[in-house]
Amino acid sequence: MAPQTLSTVEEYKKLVDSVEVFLLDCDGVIYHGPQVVPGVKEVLKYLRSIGKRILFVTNNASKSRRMYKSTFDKLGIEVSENEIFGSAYASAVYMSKILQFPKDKRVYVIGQAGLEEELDAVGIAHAGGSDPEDRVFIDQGDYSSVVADPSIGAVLCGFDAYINYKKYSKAYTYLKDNEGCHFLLTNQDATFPTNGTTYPGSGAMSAPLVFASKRTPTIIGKPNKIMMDAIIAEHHFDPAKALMVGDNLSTDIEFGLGSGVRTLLVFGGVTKREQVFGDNASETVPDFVMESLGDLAVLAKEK
Ligand SMILES: O=C(O)[C@H](O)[C@H](O)COP(=O)(O)O
Ligand SMILES: [Mg+2]
Repeated sequence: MAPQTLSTVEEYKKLVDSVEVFLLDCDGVIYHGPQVVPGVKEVLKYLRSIGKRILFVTNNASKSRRMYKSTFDKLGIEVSENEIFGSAYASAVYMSKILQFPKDKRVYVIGQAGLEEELDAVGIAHAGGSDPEDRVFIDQGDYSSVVADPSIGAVLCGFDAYINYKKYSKAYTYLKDNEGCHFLLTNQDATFPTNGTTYPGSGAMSAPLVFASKRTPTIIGKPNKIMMDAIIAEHHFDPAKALMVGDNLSTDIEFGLGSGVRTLLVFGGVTKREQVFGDNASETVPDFVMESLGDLAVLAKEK
């Protein structure tokens, strides 16, 4: 079954009128790295002007909601912190409310300051992360800094541009033969879209740990229902009246399809046209496709 391709003002208007809550992916939909997608600012302003609710739902765990708010502000995009729902925040909420992670334990973080900030906000103690002690080389002859630590009750892996062998060795040591140590991923995106191309994403960073530990991690971010359940629990809306807009079939579109939320795939990010149309099309089929979210800006002119 093929998705409906939206290309006319009438088709845009019919869809927008049927949606109350817009769940918007960020990387590849709102912006490509430092560049805001053309037309998107106008679309966001228009949707708000006609009373639509907007939530920004990103798997990128490198930033906290506060940091995202600052990024959006710098890009000239109006947003309030509680409209941002990133996988760093979702992971902190999951550890705090679902796992009820013990206060006398710490989580070993492979990730950056944004993830640590969200853990701090829910009172979860952490190790690793941005600690300079872990951003160093270790020689195969010297594992003296890699030892078992009973205070570590979980390993949480997210986007970490400082990823290295010492971090992998410490996380592996905590996970090895220790089912009591939770293994969590903020998300498992294979790639990250920016500058008109893609680069290794969080999933590419956690893969070596999954391979070495032979453990099956719990994944918090899109497409997993853990994240949608957390969003609905916080923002209270009917999934049938929401629309998930994303650039990635395997995260954004599967996220919506798995939760009864209709889906709109836009191009220019991770997923290419040939993955949706043609002989080798994916089995994951969005409800709608269009070139770019910015194309809805024409509705603002119709107003
Ligand atoms: O590598 C990652 O973490 C993700 O690919 C990336 O950040 C995706 O972000 P999103 O498209 O969900 O905003
Ligand atoms: Mg994306």
